[in-house]
Amino acid sequence: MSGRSTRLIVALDTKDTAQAMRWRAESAGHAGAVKLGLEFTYARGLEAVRDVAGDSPLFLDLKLHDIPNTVASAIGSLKAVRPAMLTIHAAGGRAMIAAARQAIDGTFPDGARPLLLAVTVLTSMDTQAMHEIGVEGSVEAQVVRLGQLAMESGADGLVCSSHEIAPLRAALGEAPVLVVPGIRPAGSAVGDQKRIMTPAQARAAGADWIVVGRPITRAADPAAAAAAIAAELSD
Ligand SMILES: O=C(O)c1cc(=O)[nH]c(=O)n1[C@@H]1O[C@H](COP(=O)(O)O)[C@@H](O)[C@H]1O
Repeated sequence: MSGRSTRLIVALDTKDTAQAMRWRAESAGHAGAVKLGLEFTYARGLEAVRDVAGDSPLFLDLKLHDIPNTVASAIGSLKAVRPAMLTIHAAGGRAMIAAARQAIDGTFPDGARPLLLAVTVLTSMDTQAMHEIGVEGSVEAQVVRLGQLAMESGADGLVCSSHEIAPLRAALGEAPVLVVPGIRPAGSAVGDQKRIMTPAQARAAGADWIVVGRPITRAADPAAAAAAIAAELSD
């Protein structure tokens, strides 16, 4: 047990505003933040993102990955959305990550700056998938390499799987905020995720936040599913 507290982010992955609002309401007492990502944002736009988030802290998961100037300019358009967390891909490299950080500092007032989170290796990838894109070695080594680069370049935290929390802490200490998707309560459908753990395992490994989508949103009773996961985090 790490001694850190682990909180729940619910991923509201849908194109439907009313559905997203229902899931937000159903999980409200159990989640510390809501995540809206590519699916909802492309379908409904940033104004709807703000409406759905309401007064919940917003994890805006746009996974920006482009040349530094384009990423910085895109972040400049997010002021009105007031995210609490924002994602980029660490694989965009040092200059892109630094440009993202500079754009955040220039866009948001002090005290209202979103945490800049760098996605390391997607939790849907295993060793073979990583080798297929030309990255040799272990997933763990690649996550630590990207994590180090991102933290040196101005990120506040990292998105990784539960399996890489211990090596990231060994390499980078307690400073990075570690946000962990690929969470599957015992017995739930795995789907496209590859590097998974249960909520309790992620908590024991030392995650600051876990990100959970379908195990809550596709459950017969999303409120009960969110409550069960929150209970697993506080046992
Ligand atoms: O950045 C993310 O949030 C993310 C990174 C990653 O490596 N893996 C990953 O699954 N995610 C997101 O986390 C959520 C996981 O959803 P479920 O697999 O339905 O629980 C999705 O919204 C993904 O976009």
